[in-house]
Amino acid sequence: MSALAIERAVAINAVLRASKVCQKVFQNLVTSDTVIKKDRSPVTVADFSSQAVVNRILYESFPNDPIVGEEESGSLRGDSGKELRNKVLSLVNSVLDTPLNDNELLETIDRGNFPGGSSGRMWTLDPIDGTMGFIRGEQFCVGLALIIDGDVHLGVLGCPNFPVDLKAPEEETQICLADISSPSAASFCESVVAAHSSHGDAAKIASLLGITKPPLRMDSMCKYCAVARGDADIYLRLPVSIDYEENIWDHAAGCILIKEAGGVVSDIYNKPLDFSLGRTLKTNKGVVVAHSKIHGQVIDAVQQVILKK
Ligand SMILES: Nc1ncnc2c1ncn2[C@@H]1O[C@H](COP(=O)(O)O)[C@@H](OP(=O)(O)O)[C@H]1O
Ligand SMILES: [Mg+2]
Ligand SMILES: [Mg+2]
Ligand SMILES: [Mg+2]
Repeated sequence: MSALAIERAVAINAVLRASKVCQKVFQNLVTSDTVIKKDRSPVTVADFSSQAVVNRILYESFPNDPIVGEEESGSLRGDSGKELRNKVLSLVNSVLDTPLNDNELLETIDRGNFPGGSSGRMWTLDPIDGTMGFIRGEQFCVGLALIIDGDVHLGVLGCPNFPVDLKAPEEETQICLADISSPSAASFCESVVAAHSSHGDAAKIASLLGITKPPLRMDSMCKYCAVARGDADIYLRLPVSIDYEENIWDHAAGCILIKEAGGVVSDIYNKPLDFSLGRTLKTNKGVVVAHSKIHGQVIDAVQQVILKK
């Protein structure tokens, strides 16, 4: 058996079940299913349920592996959290083999509180990446990655709204980046949400590179998937504020997908993303993804635009 075969199978099963929960929630999503977090970003019953399902399935196979997960159980606790908690509990128990009780649910979600770091094995989970896309009925994904001694070794992305190749919907296929030798022929993708990545800077970079195709705007790590399978050639995530630190769960699974499909992932300074420093990529700024043949030229254009400011 190849290395990490069991981890891969468990991770795929966990992400598949969590993706099913997300789809189920979306079909019946009501306003009260969403709460606003301290950083003013939204979180829904599906985010909590997805985190509980993945954390529980990981725990059943790897009880000693810590998890760096995005969500925590605060708003599901006590009387004020009862309505949300009950919804999450019934969703979670609809896909788990062994049902959880209230306390187990809260503990399971909070198994995601690991601080991260440079040694040993840990999983990182984004139970829904692109929550804003999920609420709009557009792209989102469940992202799970295994990090060992600071390096990403395995990544699984469940993208329920991402169209598959209709010719082979159920088969496992090897994906690879589109071959490209000149950036001017490229298409690039970026966040839908301009507060997550500067659309203005991206337009200037595209113009410097001679790109004429309009940007492909998409929520979540589906952008990594789009580049990895050749739907787009470049992914730009350009900082909008100097103090924002990217979260490891927003990039780990996407990053290994690109590398395994033959692409390059760096930050705007051409530094590799460093997953060994805790819950965030503290020493990186932004993200630049492209085929190795054009990545250097893209970085030059990014630096001309961003460093000039
Ligand atoms: N100021 C900011 N700059 C960059 N990313 C941000 C941001 N504020 C929030 N995010 C992250 O952007 C992610 C979504 O990325 P995208 O815009 O590519 O869909 C969010 O993930 P969640 O949706 O999991 O909270 C969140 O972690
Ligand atoms: Mg979030
Ligand atoms: Mg995210
Ligand atoms: Mg999320």
